Amino acid sequence: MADEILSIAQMYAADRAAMAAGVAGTTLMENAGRAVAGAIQSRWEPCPVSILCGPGNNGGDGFVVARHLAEAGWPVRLGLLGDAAALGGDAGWAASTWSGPVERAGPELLDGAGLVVDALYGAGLGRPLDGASLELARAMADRGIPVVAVDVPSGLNGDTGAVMGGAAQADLTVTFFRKKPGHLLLPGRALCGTVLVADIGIPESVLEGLGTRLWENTERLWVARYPWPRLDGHKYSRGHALVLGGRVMTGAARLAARAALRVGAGLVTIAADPEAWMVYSLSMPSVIVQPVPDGQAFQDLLADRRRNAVLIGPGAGASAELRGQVRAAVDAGKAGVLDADVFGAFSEDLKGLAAGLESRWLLTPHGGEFARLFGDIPGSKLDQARRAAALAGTPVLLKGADTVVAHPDGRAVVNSNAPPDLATAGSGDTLAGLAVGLIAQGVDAFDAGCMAAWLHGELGTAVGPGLIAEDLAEALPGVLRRLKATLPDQRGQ
Ligand SMILES: NC(=O)C1=CN([C@@H]2O[C@H](COP(=O)(O)OP(=O)(O)OC[C@H]3O[C@@H](n4cnc5c(N)ncnc54)[C@H](OP(=O)(O)O)[C@@H]3O)[C@@H](O)[C@H]2O)[C@@H](O)CC1
Ligand SMILES: Nc1ncnc2c1ncn2[C@@H]1O[C@H](COP(=O)(O)OP(=O)(O)O)[C@@H](O)[C@H]1O
Ligand SMILES: [K+]
Repeated sequence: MADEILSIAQMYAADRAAMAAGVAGTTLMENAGRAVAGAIQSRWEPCPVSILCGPGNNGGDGFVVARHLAEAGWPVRLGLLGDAAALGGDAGWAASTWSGPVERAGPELLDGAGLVVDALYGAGLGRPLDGASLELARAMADRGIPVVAVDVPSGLNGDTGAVMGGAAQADLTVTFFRKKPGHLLLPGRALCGTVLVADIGIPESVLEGLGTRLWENTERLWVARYPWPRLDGHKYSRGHALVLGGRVMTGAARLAARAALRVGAGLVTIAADPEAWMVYSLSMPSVIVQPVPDGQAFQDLLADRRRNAVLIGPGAGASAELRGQVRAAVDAGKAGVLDADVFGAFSEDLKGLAAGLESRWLLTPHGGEFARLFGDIPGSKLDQARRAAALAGTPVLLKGADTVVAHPDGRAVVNSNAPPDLATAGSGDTLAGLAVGLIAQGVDAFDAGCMAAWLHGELGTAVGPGLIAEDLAEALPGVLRRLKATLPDQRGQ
C-alpha cells in the first residue's frame, strides 16, 4: 500500500535506512532528479527552463534535473543560492556532474523562461524564507510561469502544510517515496498542484521500522471491512440507527436519516420532537418516526438493544436537554456519532462529554465547533485532531477540504477527495448520517469516519457543480456500485 504519509523525521529515517541497506545517497539523488526531469518531459514540450537551486540536497536534485533536461535538448539555465564550492555531500556530487554554467539565483534568471523548477528547499525547511530565498519565491509567484516543485514548493512546511515566509504556487510537485502531511493539509495541498510520488530506490521494507500511523484516506485502507449486505442477512442484521430530530431545524436530521438508510442501515428511526412529528413522518416513508415528548420517551427508545447506533446533534439546538440526551445514549452503552449542536451544548465542558465514549463514538466537528469544545489546541490540523481524540477518548473527524480522522491510539488519516462543492448547508449532516449508518452495521467509529469521509468526497465529485445536500444520498448507489466493483470476489455477498 502506498498510502502511508511520512513525517519529515520519518522521511529522513527512511533515507538513512535505505543508505544503511546499501543504496548510496548519490543514487537516491540521481533517481530523484531523473524522476523530476521525466515528469517534466512527459507533461511539457521542450522550452527554456530555469532551475533554481538551494544550498542543500533539494538544490542537489535541481542539478540532476538540469543535467537530464539539457541532455534531452532543453535550453536550461541554472541559478544557485550561495556558493557552488560550499555544496557538500550528495549535493556537491550532483553539482560536479553539471557541466553547464552556474548563475546567481535571482529573479532575473526567470526572464524568458517557459518553465521554472523550484529546487530551493525541501519539505524539512527549518526556518522561514527570508532575503534572497523569499525574493525568489515571490518572483516565481508573481511571474505566472509554470512551476515544478522538487519535493515541495519551497517555503512549505512538510509536516504541517503551513507556509513559512512565502511559497510559490506550483503546477506540479514531485516528491519522493511517500507523501508528507504538507502535501495534503491546507494551505500546502493547494500550493502543490498535482502531486506525483516518485520511487527513488528506497526499499519498501524500510517502512516497517518507521512506525507509520498516518495514511491518505483511500478505499484501500478499509474496503475489506466495508459492510456489504449479506445473502443470509435481514434488516435487523444490518443495524438500526436512531437519529435525534430537532423541533425547528428538521432538515438536518432528515438528511442524516436518509444518508444512514442509503448507506445500508437496515432501519432508521427518527426520535422526533412532537411538534415536528408530522414533518418527519410525511417526508420519508422508509424512516420510522417516533414522537419523543420527554427524556423518559428517549430512554425508552434507547432501551431497545436493536437500536444500536445513535446520531445526536444535527438540528438539535444546544440545550441542557440535549446534554441529557447525549449522556443517556452514552450511558446506555450505544455507539454512534456526536455532531453539530452537541459541541455547543458541551462547550468548554469536554470532561462532561468525554466520560464513557471509549472509542465507540465519532465526533464530527467543523473548525468552529472544534474550537468550542476543545479550545485552542496548538499545532497543525493533524496535531489538533490527534490531541482532541486523545482528550476525548474517542475518534475525532475534523472537517474541511482536508478532513482529518484521528483515533486516540494515534492512528490518523487525511482525506483528499472532497471537492469544494461540498461546502453547502446540510452537507455535514449527510456526512454524520453516513457515519451512523455504517456504525449501525457494525463498523467501528474510526473506520466509519474514514469510510464516511471518503464516500462523502466521492459523492461530491459524482454530483459536481450545482450540488445541494439533498443530492448526496441519492448519488450513493452509483458510488457504492463502483466501490463494490473493485472487490476481487463478490460471491456470497
Ligand atoms: N539522501 C537524501 O537525503 C535525499 C534527499 N533528497 C532531497 O534532499 C532534500 C532535503 O535536503 P536537505 O535536508 O539538505 O534540505 P534542503 O531544504 O535542501 O536545504 C537545507 C539547507 O538550506 C538551508 N536553509 C534552510 N532553511 C533556510 C532558509 N529559510 N533560508 C536560507 N537557508 C535555509 C540550511 O541551512 P541551515 O539551516 O543549516 O543553516 C541547509 O543548508 C529533499 O527535499 C530532497 O529534495 C533527494 O535527493 C532524495 C535523497
Ligand atoms: N472547501 C471544501 N472542500 C471540500 N469539502 C468541504 C469544503 N468545505 C466544507 N467541506 C465539507 O462540507 C461539509 C460541511 O459540513 P458542516 O460545516 O457541518 O455543514 P452543515 O452543518 O451545514 O451540514 C464537511 O464534510 C466539510 O468537510
Ligand atoms: K523545492
